Amino acid sequence: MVSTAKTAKLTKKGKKGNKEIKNDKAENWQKVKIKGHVISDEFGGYEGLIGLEVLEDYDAELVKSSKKRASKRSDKKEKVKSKKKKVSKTEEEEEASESSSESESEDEVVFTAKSTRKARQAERHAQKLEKLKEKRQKRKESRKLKKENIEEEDGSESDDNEENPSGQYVLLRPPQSDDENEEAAEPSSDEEVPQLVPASTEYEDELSAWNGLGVPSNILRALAEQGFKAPTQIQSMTLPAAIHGKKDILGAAETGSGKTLAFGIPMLAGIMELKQRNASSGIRKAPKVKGAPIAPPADDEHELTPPPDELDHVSGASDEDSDAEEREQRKQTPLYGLVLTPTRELAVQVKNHLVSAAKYTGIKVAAIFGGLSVAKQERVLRQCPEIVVATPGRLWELFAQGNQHLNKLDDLSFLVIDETDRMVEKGHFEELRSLLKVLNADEQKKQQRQNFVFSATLTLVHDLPDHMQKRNVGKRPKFVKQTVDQKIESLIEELGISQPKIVDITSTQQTAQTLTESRLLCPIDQKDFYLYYFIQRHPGRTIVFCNSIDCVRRLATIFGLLDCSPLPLHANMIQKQRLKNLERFRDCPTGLLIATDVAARGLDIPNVEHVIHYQVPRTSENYVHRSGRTARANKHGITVMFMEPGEVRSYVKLYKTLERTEDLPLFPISERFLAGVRERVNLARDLDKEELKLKRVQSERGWMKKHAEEMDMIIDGYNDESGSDQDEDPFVIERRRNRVHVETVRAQLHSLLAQPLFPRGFSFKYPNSENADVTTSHTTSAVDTMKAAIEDQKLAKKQRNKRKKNA
Ligand SMILES: Nc1ncnc2c1ncn2[C@@H]1O[C@H](COP(=O)(O)OP(=O)(O)OP(=O)(O)O)[C@@H](O)[C@H]1O
Repeated sequence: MVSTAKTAKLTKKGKKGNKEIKNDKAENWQKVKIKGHVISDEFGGYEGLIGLEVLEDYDAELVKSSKKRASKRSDKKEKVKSKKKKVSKTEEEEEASESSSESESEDEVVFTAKSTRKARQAERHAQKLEKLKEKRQKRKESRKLKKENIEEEDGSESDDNEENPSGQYVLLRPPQSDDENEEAAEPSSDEEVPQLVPASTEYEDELSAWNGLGVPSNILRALAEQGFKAPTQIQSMTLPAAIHGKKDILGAAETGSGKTLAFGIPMLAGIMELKQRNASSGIRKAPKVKGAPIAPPADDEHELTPPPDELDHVSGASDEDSDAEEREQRKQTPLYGLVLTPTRELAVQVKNHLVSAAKYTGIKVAAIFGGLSVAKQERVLRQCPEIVVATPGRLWELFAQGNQHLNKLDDLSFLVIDETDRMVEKGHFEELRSLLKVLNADEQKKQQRQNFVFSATLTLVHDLPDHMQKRNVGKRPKFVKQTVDQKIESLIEELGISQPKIVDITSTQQTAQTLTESRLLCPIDQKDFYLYYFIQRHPGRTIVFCNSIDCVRRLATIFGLLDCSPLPLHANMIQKQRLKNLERFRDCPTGLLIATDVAARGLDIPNVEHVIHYQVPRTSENYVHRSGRTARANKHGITVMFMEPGEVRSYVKLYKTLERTEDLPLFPISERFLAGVRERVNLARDLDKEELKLKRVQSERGWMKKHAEEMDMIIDGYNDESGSDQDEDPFVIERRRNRVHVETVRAQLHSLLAQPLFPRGFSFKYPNSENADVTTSHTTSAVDTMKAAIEDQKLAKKQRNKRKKNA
């Protein structure tokens, strides 16, 4: 076997430890428990081969037995012995083998807890590889030349294993000289991950729309699984420049248009390429991506990198070795990509999106954000993810603490700043500036990094919002509205990016084409009525945006009492609860999320039908992003902006910034049913007030009682609740009265809520309609109702104009 003649060293990282394996001897393959033949290393080093063999020829017994490993230890020893006989080992080799099996026994104890999971992972992998094998057969012809080499080198061993005929895999790495192999003796664990060419043709036809964009087939496969048959416009306009051209990208496209993958795919493709290059060159640091573009690999030349942890338990190294080696390898494992997001929820979402796209690449992605334990996130970073998605605050904190993996930040190959316009806003994200200083400290490194800057409102310029203008008096320099070009120029300068490809496909109206926009005029104290009316009349997943945390809290209480199961989301909540509420909202088709602008940007919750601006947003960007939580990915959705007279000024400003020429149409409400709505909401408000009063009295009493006890005093009504002689005490009487009142109101509300608000066959006339017969709605869809109302309005306008003409 030609492959065994070479003397490359191989480092294989595993749960049992990392062990350097000199794979010029047949017994080394036994140590890693492979049962098949060893295929040619003509196109690569052994570090590639071992992974292939381990995955492909995984001893099925090993997989199964890992669950019951402890009880089958003796069987395995027998197996090892019989193998030893077969290959006629020298005494020295036998010793090595025994010590290997001893260390394995010890390791078995250590890894029993993880064995079940490992076994499942390995089984899944084995199944996947079986499928791949079948597909690969179809492509045999095209790889004939390579296969012949492999077969020649594998010789007689290939006959031993009919299940795994040789030549089914082609290693991607170019041929190496022995010297090169020596150089690459200790590649980092990630670089040595096996690299297969997936021979899948399954998705090729249905994914033809992606052709020519340079998307590696491993990524395409994951996209196909998610049903992404064609790129979105922003993706098709940015991918070639980013993947083939290695250009920095400055992208602006409407909300929900797929910007995450517009930067995610090039980053993953670039990392795959770098890992591939690293593996063949033995370079362990992230080489730079810019400069002379590298021709994209041919479609069938993409690696399929299995997650390294699935290979863990095949290594035969001792734990001591592994610890030291692992530490060393961690130092060497590059941090290739960093994605910065303005909110924690968005960091989690982007991470999940990237993980799905990276499913067949073996690239690890982690999210780092505030609100969760630092220790836990340090543990995550110890795994050396190749991509970190983070909020600037926590990232800076960990970096400043000297985190080993984050210390590689200055060597970054890809930087993404999502929702960039928000991230660079003055007064926000000081940490981002600090991070940029680190990232851009070295001019050469800065030039070589590929940058992605994305937002739906990147090219939107506006005046200073009202609330800021009040603060903008005195010594501060006067705020000057930028032009679009100035805004882009300042972004480029601020972020240190060079000659980016600018792709701006935002429409003049800034919001999604599939979005229906509307407004609702009402007095401030009636907003709750209209909100309740809307939720009841148009059930569906709804997000209500407020300008303050207090407002979110108040609405959450009232709508909780009205049995609407609201889910609050704001910055003063504990992070776990924030994520939990978001999860619940995702799971409930009629969910009601009441949030501040913390949920305005980027969140991709499927099938949000309605967005309500309970208050007019403070900036036009906020309006665009809030509204963008619905009507995503070509789906339809509606926004309703609630306006009280005091908010008209802000509305006009917003409307001017968004260059609208027509007023937003009014959302139709049937006043007929508002009386019932009012009754319920007023009862809920009453109940809220009474409950608050009761709580206040109770906490006041608790405070008094505590102090009375401390001072050894007896105060009427505060020391003993149960005593009959206290009954006449005014405090007790008031408390009792409050309780009774609360219970009465609660019962009243309960009985009202049990009745339907809208009778069956409900219909109504649009309030502004000139034609009484035109608008009757039988549907509960808010979008349809609004569209009918718009048509009605147009018709009414026509009729008015006609009457004027005739007059
Ligand atoms: N090529 C595609 N085909 C179909 N759906 C896609 C495609 N690319 C992305 N999507 C889906 O479109 C939705 C919106 O994508 P994404 O969250 O990236 O939008 P966005 O432009 O970043 O929005 P926002 O500006 O609100 O952050 C997601 O559910 C995503 O999975």
